[in-house]
Amino acid sequence: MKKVTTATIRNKKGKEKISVLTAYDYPTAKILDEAGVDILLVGDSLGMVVLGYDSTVPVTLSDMIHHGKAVVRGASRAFVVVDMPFMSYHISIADTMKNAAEIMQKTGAASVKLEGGVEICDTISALTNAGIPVMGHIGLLPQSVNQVGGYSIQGKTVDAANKLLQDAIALEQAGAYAIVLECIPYQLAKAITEQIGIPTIGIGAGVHCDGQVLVTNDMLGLYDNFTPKFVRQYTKLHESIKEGAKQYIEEVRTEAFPTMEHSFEMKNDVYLKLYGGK
Ligand SMILES: Nc1nc(=O)c2c([nH]1)NC[C@@H]1CN(c3ccc(C(=O)N[C@@H](CCC(=O)O)C(=O)O)cc3)CN21
Ligand SMILES: CC(C)C(=O)C(=O)O
Ligand SMILES: [Mg+2]
Repeated sequence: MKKVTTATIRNKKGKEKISVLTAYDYPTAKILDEAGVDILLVGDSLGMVVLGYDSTVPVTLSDMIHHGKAVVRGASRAFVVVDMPFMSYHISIADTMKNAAEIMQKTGAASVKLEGGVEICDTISALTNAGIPVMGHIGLLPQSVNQVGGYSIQGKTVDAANKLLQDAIALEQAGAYAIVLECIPYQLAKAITEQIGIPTIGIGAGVHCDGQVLVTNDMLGLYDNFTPKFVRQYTKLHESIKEGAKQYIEEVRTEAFPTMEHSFEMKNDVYLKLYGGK
């Protein structure tokens, strides 16, 4: 099967919607790749849905690389994007380049994603000039939760909406090949989508974006600490896992498992020599 590239992604704008899901491990990446998803995002949501932190702030560069490697091994067709974690692209451009290089070289991913608008455009230009494809991310920025004070919808005022449009335009100019729009009114997402030349990938940003992304664990019903309004649950894995585990526990207790079918039998002559007299 043909591999997804930044060109494939750019060319879908205005033609075909782009599907994006998060992945943090090999088996999930393999299943989602087989299902035909365009992009696998190794999101720093990892920290919340897999590592049990209450925000994405504690996630480190080595966490992202560790999980990024596993996802790349499971992806044969999908385009793999790795989130640059908290503070890994703010100290200096030189430091950012080193961190992005480490992600690209150690994981084999095709791209990185950075949260922010106009204020990080110099950084994004440096990365794209060095041959690293960058996905932008504006609107709700979870890495700024301590500054913003929670996860709430962005771009609600005239000024905030104008700022987000300027951010999107600046990101395109800086060389980003796509932009995630997180938690903004659908009318604003539509306006941004119409006014830039690169695809927008929405999460809580309505149907007019060029593509959609969801946290896989939310979409499969595997994370229930909170469920944002923008999530649709396609299965309830939480329940089927618990049901399977309960059955196993019960069958271990009652000796209904394992049966002979799951057991290995010794040759009869060996058995007799060993235990025949007893
Ligand atoms: N499991 C999970 N899913 C996500 O989508 C996600 C993460 N984790 N971690 C990183 C960020 C944080 N995100 C979040 C988290 C909570 C809300 C939330 O509860 N939002 C309210 C809206 C509040 C308002 O009206 O302003 C909601 O009801 O959807 C939204 C996005 C999105 N990302
Ligand atoms: C929700 C997506 C866009 C993300 O950044 C993440 O999963 O970390
Ligand atoms: Mg993220």
